[in-house]
Amino acid sequence: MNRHSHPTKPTKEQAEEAVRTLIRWAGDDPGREGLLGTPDRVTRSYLEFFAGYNEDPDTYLARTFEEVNGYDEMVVLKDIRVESYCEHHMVPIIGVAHVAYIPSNRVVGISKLARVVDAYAKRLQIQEKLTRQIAETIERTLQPKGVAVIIESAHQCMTTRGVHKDGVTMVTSTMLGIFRRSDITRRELLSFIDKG
Ligand SMILES: Nc1nc2c(ncn2[C@@H]2O[C@H](COP(=O)(O)OP(=O)(O)OP(=O)(O)O)[C@@H](O)[C@H]2O)c(=O)[nH]1
Ligand SMILES: [Zn+2]
Repeated sequence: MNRHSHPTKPTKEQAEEAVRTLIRWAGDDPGREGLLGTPDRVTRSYLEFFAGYNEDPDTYLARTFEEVNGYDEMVVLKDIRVESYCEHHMVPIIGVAHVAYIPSNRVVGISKLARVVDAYAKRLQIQEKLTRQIAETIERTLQPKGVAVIIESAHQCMTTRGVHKDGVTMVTSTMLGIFRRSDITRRELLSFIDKG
């Protein structure tokens, strides 16, 4: 069991019963025809929304390529769609992540950076923690010269409830290594992602 699994994971039937309880809490009747299949669908949806709990992000970065002719410039993957879930209200956080690193000798297949984003996004999150987890995983596994992660997103807990402020973007960033130390490197990154 990894450290993210809950020791008392319920059965699917127990999870479906919880959905029926929430339907009643919403004010509807879980016994009416249109809702009969809903607990099954919701519990199956949860397996997708929260698939990250069954993933070990480090393994995505385990296969690296060293034959890149000494490429030691910035690699940027920008506008990676992020679908996450606010841990306070359990509603979607939708946005984009920009991930950059400067290899020291190992580079990874670029899709793996997006897989790491997903593995942490598909959990109950706050955006600050999500941003940091992605950056720290890349730093730990690739030991690059630097890592930068920027996430821009909309929180449905702010748009569809609560303060109801649509069009608000939350921006978070984690800068490690040379991205933290060097203004020039940071500026280069911001120009690549059209924020310079
Ligand atoms: N820092 C941070 N805050 C978040 C994130 N997602 C949601 N929140 C905020 O978490 C806070 C939870 O505040 P509470 O006062 O406990 O909850 P609440 O009564 O539902 O608050 P309102 O959303 O203001 O109605 C809210 O201000 C949310 O906007 C996130 O990723 N990072
Ligand atoms: Zn929230």
